[in-house]
Amino acid sequence: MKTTGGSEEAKRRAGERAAELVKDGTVVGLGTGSTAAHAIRALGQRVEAGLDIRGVPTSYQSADLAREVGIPLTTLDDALPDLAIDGADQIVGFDLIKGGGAAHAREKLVDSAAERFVVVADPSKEVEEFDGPVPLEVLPSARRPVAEALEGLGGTPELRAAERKDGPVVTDNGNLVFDCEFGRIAEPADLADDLASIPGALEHGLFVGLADTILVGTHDRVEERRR
Ligand SMILES: O=C[C@H](O)[C@H](O)[C@H](O)COP(=O)(O)O
Repeated sequence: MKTTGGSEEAKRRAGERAAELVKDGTVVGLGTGSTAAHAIRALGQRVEAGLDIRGVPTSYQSADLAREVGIPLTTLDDALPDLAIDGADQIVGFDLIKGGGAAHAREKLVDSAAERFVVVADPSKEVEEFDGPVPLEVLPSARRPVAEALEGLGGTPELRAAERKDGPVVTDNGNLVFDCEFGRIAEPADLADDLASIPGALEHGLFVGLADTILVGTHDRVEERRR
Protein backbone atom coordinates (compact mmCIF):
# COMPACT_ATOMS: atom_id res chain seq x y z
CA MET A 1 0.00 0.00 0.00
CA LYS A 2 1.23 3.51 -0.80
CA THR A 3 2.19 5.49 2.30
CA THR A 4 2.90 9.19 2.26
CA GLY A 5 5.05 9.55 5.34
CA GLY A 6 3.63 11.25 8.42
CA SER A 7 3.17 9.37 11.66
CA GLU A 8 1.39 6.03 11.34
CA GLU A 9 0.25 6.42 14.94
CA ALA A 10 -1.37 9.79 14.16
CA LYS A 11 -3.07 8.33 11.09
CA ARG A 12 -4.35 5.39 13.13
CA ARG A 13 -5.82 7.71 15.77
CA ALA A 14 -7.65 9.75 13.14
CA GLY A 15 -8.92 6.63 11.35
CA GLU A 16 -10.17 5.03 14.53
CA ARG A 17 -11.97 8.20 15.62
CA ALA A 18 -13.72 8.38 12.26
CA ALA A 19 -14.80 4.74 12.57
CA GLU A 20 -16.43 5.61 15.92
CA LEU A 21 -18.71 8.08 14.08
CA VAL A 22 -20.33 5.31 12.03
CA LYS A 23 -23.82 4.36 13.18
CA ASP A 24 -25.54 0.98 13.01
CA GLY A 25 -27.58 0.31 9.89
CA THR A 26 -25.75 2.86 7.73
CA VAL A 27 -23.82 2.91 4.46
CA VAL A 28 -20.20 4.08 4.62
CA GLY A 29 -17.96 5.42 1.87
CA LEU A 30 -14.58 3.72 2.21
CA GLY A 31 -11.71 5.95 1.16
CA THR A 32 -8.34 4.94 -0.23
CA GLY A 33 -4.83 5.32 1.20
CA SER A 34 -2.95 4.53 4.37
CA THR A 35 -5.06 6.72 6.71
CA ALA A 36 -8.45 5.57 5.41
CA ALA A 37 -7.15 2.00 5.77
CA HIS A 38 -6.93 2.50 9.54
CA ALA A 39 -10.60 3.49 9.57
CA ILE A 40 -11.54 0.44 7.48
CA ARG A 41 -9.68 -1.89 9.86
CA ALA A 42 -11.36 -0.26 12.88
CA LEU A 43 -14.74 -0.63 11.17
CA GLY A 44 -13.97 -4.29 10.53
CA GLN A 45 -13.50 -4.77 14.26
CA ARG A 46 -16.84 -3.10 14.94
CA VAL A 47 -18.52 -5.31 12.32
CA GLU A 48 -17.05 -8.36 14.02
CA ALA A 49 -18.59 -7.09 17.26
CA GLY A 50 -22.03 -6.81 15.61
CA LEU A 51 -22.19 -3.47 13.77
CA ASP A 52 -24.45 -3.71 10.72
CA ILE A 53 -23.08 -1.56 7.88
CA ARG A 54 -22.40 -1.72 4.17
CA GLY A 55 -19.35 -0.10 2.59
CA VAL A 56 -19.01 1.63 -0.77
CA PRO A 57 -15.34 1.23 -1.78
CA THR A 58 -13.42 3.88 -3.71
CA SER A 59 -10.72 1.58 -5.13
CA TYR A 60 -9.54 -2.00 -5.43
CA GLN A 61 -7.44 -1.28 -2.34
CA SER A 62 -10.38 -0.29 -0.14
CA ALA A 63 -12.62 -3.05 -1.54
CA ASP A 64 -9.99 -5.73 -0.90
CA LEU A 65 -9.27 -4.48 2.61
CA ALA A 66 -12.98 -4.24 3.43
CA ARG A 67 -13.51 -7.84 2.28
CA GLU A 68 -10.52 -8.95 4.32
CA VAL A 69 -11.92 -7.41 7.53
CA GLY A 70 -15.50 -8.54 6.89
CA ILE A 71 -17.30 -5.37 5.79
CA PRO A 72 -20.13 -6.17 3.34
CA LEU A 73 -19.87 -4.10 0.17
CA THR A 74 -22.41 -2.31 -1.96
CA THR A 75 -22.37 0.22 -4.81
CA LEU A 76 -23.76 3.69 -5.45
CA ASP A 77 -26.36 2.02 -7.67
CA ASP A 78 -27.91 0.50 -4.55
CA ALA A 79 -27.26 3.01 -1.79
CA LEU A 80 -25.74 6.43 -1.16
CA PRO A 81 -23.36 6.67 1.81
CA ASP A 82 -24.58 8.25 5.03
CA LEU A 83 -20.96 9.03 5.81
CA ALA A 84 -17.72 8.79 3.84
CA ILE A 85 -14.27 8.53 5.44
CA ASP A 86 -11.28 9.42 3.31
CA GLY A 87 -7.71 10.70 3.52
CA ALA A 88 -6.05 13.70 1.85
CA ASP A 89 -2.66 14.74 0.51
CA GLN A 90 -2.98 18.42 1.43
CA ILE A 91 -5.63 20.25 3.48
CA VAL A 92 -6.34 23.99 3.47
CA GLY A 93 -9.33 24.77 5.68
CA PHE A 94 -11.96 22.33 4.40
CA ASP A 95 -10.49 22.04 0.90
CA LEU A 96 -8.27 19.18 -0.18
CA ILE A 97 -5.84 17.89 -2.75
CA LYS A 98 -6.34 14.15 -3.21
CA GLY A 99 -5.19 11.51 -5.67
CA GLY A 100 -1.75 10.56 -4.37
CA GLY A 101 -2.90 6.97 -4.84
CA ALA A 102 -4.63 7.74 -8.17
CA ALA A 103 -8.04 6.98 -6.67
CA HIS A 104 -9.45 10.52 -6.66
CA ALA A 105 -12.07 10.02 -9.40
CA ARG A 106 -13.99 7.33 -7.53
CA GLU A 107 -13.21 9.03 -4.23
CA LYS A 108 -14.80 12.27 -5.40
CA LEU A 109 -17.84 10.36 -6.63
CA VAL A 110 -18.34 8.54 -3.33
CA ASP A 111 -17.28 11.38 -0.99
CA SER A 112 -19.55 13.90 -2.67
CA ALA A 113 -22.49 11.47 -2.74
CA ALA A 114 -22.25 11.00 1.04
CA GLU A 115 -24.47 12.88 3.46
CA ARG A 116 -21.36 13.69 5.50
CA PHE A 117 -17.72 13.55 4.40
CA VAL A 118 -15.11 13.07 7.12
CA VAL A 119 -11.44 13.59 6.27
CA VAL A 120 -8.78 11.70 8.23
CA ALA A 121 -5.18 12.87 8.27
CA ASP A 122 -1.98 13.38 10.21
CA PRO A 123 -0.66 16.90 10.86
CA SER A 124 1.76 16.82 7.89
CA LYS A 125 -1.25 17.21 5.57
CA GLU A 126 -2.37 20.61 6.86
CA VAL A 127 -0.81 23.50 4.92
CA GLU A 128 -1.35 27.25 4.68
CA GLU A 129 -1.78 27.24 0.92
CA PHE A 130 -1.85 24.39 -1.61
CA ASP A 131 1.55 23.95 -3.21
CA GLY A 132 1.50 20.28 -4.20
CA PRO A 133 0.89 18.91 -7.68
CA VAL A 134 -2.74 18.39 -8.62
CA PRO A 135 -3.43 14.85 -9.88
CA LEU A 136 -5.72 14.46 -12.90
CA GLU A 137 -7.17 11.23 -14.25
CA VAL A 138 -6.95 11.43 -18.01
CA LEU A 139 -8.42 9.42 -20.87
CA PRO A 140 -5.42 7.66 -22.50
CA SER A 141 -6.28 9.04 -25.95
CA ALA A 142 -6.45 12.59 -24.52
CA ARG A 143 -2.96 12.71 -23.06
CA ARG A 144 -1.53 15.27 -25.50
CA PRO A 145 -4.44 17.76 -25.68
CA VAL A 146 -4.89 17.61 -21.91
CA ALA A 147 -1.16 18.29 -21.37
CA GLU A 148 -1.40 21.29 -23.70
CA ALA A 149 -4.50 22.60 -21.92
CA LEU A 150 -2.75 22.28 -18.55
CA GLU A 151 0.26 24.18 -19.87
CA GLY A 152 -2.17 26.83 -21.12
CA LEU A 153 -3.35 27.23 -17.52
CA GLY A 154 0.23 27.78 -16.38
CA GLY A 155 0.77 24.22 -15.14
CA THR A 156 3.59 21.76 -15.65
CA PRO A 157 2.04 18.32 -16.15
CA GLU A 158 4.00 15.13 -15.65
CA LEU A 159 2.65 11.71 -16.55
CA ARG A 160 2.76 9.59 -13.40
CA ALA A 161 5.14 6.66 -13.84
CA ALA A 162 4.44 3.27 -12.29
CA GLU A 163 6.87 2.12 -9.63
CA ARG A 164 6.76 -1.59 -10.25
CA LYS A 165 5.84 -1.68 -13.93
CA ASP A 166 7.48 -0.12 -16.97
CA GLY A 167 5.47 2.82 -18.29
CA PRO A 168 2.73 4.92 -16.75
CA VAL A 169 0.37 4.35 -13.83
CA VAL A 170 -2.97 3.00 -15.07
CA THR A 171 -5.86 3.78 -12.71
CA ASP A 172 -8.51 1.37 -11.43
CA ASN A 173 -10.65 2.78 -14.26
CA GLY A 174 -8.06 2.11 -16.97
CA ASN A 175 -6.90 5.70 -17.42
CA LEU A 176 -3.65 7.66 -17.03
CA VAL A 177 -2.66 10.20 -14.37
CA PHE A 178 -0.97 13.57 -14.74
CA ASP A 179 0.52 15.29 -11.72
CA CYS A 180 0.37 18.96 -12.57
CA GLU A 181 2.46 21.56 -10.74
CA PHE A 182 0.89 25.01 -10.46
CA GLY A 183 3.15 26.40 -7.73
CA ARG A 184 1.14 28.01 -4.95
CA ILE A 185 -2.58 27.80 -5.60
CA ALA A 186 -4.20 30.96 -4.26
CA GLU A 187 -7.69 30.34 -5.70
CA PRO A 188 -8.38 26.59 -5.67
CA ALA A 189 -12.04 27.01 -6.61
CA ASP A 190 -11.12 28.90 -9.80
CA LEU A 191 -8.48 26.34 -10.72
CA ALA A 192 -10.95 23.53 -10.02
CA ASP A 193 -13.41 25.08 -12.46
CA ASP A 194 -10.71 25.46 -15.12
CA LEU A 195 -9.54 21.85 -14.72
CA ALA A 196 -13.10 20.53 -14.81
CA SER A 197 -13.61 22.14 -18.20
CA ILE A 198 -10.73 20.33 -19.98
CA PRO A 199 -12.11 17.67 -22.36
CA GLY A 200 -10.54 14.28 -21.68
CA ALA A 201 -9.49 15.20 -18.13
CA LEU A 202 -11.98 12.95 -16.38
CA GLU A 203 -11.40 14.15 -12.81
CA HIS A 204 -8.97 16.35 -10.92
CA GLY A 205 -7.79 16.01 -7.36
CA LEU A 206 -8.98 19.36 -6.00
CA PHE A 207 -11.86 18.70 -3.57
CA VAL A 208 -13.32 22.15 -2.96
CA GLY A 209 -16.25 22.59 -0.59
CA LEU A 210 -16.87 18.87 -0.11
CA ALA A 211 -15.49 18.06 3.35
CA ASP A 212 -17.70 18.48 6.42
CA THR A 213 -15.35 17.33 9.18
CA ILE A 214 -11.55 17.19 9.42
CA LEU A 215 -10.00 14.78 11.92
CA VAL A 216 -6.27 15.27 12.43
CA GLY A 217 -4.55 12.70 14.59
CA THR A 218 -1.53 13.76 16.62
CA HIS A 219 0.82 11.79 18.87
CA ASP A 220 -1.68 11.83 21.74
CA ARG A 221 -5.10 13.02 20.54
CA VAL A 222 -7.40 13.79 17.61
CA GLU A 223 -8.19 17.38 16.65
CA GLU A 224 -11.62 17.85 15.11
CA ARG A 225 -12.88 20.68 12.94
CA ARG A 226 -16.46 20.80 11.76
CA ARG A 227 -17.82 23.04 9.09
O1 LIG B 1 -5.70 8.52 -4.30
C1 LIG B 1 -5.52 8.43 -3.10
C2 LIG B 1 -6.21 9.18 -2.09
O2 LIG B 1 -6.67 10.44 -2.47
C3 LIG B 1 -5.65 9.16 -0.67
O3 LIG B 1 -6.76 9.31 0.17
C4 LIG B 1 -4.62 10.23 -0.38
O4 LIG B 1 -3.53 10.10 -1.28
C5 LIG B 1 -4.12 10.17 1.07
O5 LIG B 1 -3.45 8.98 1.29
P1 LIG B 1 -2.70 8.67 2.65
O6 LIG B 1 -3.72 8.61 3.74
O7 LIG B 1 -1.99 7.36 2.41
O8 LIG B 1 -1.71 9.79 2.87
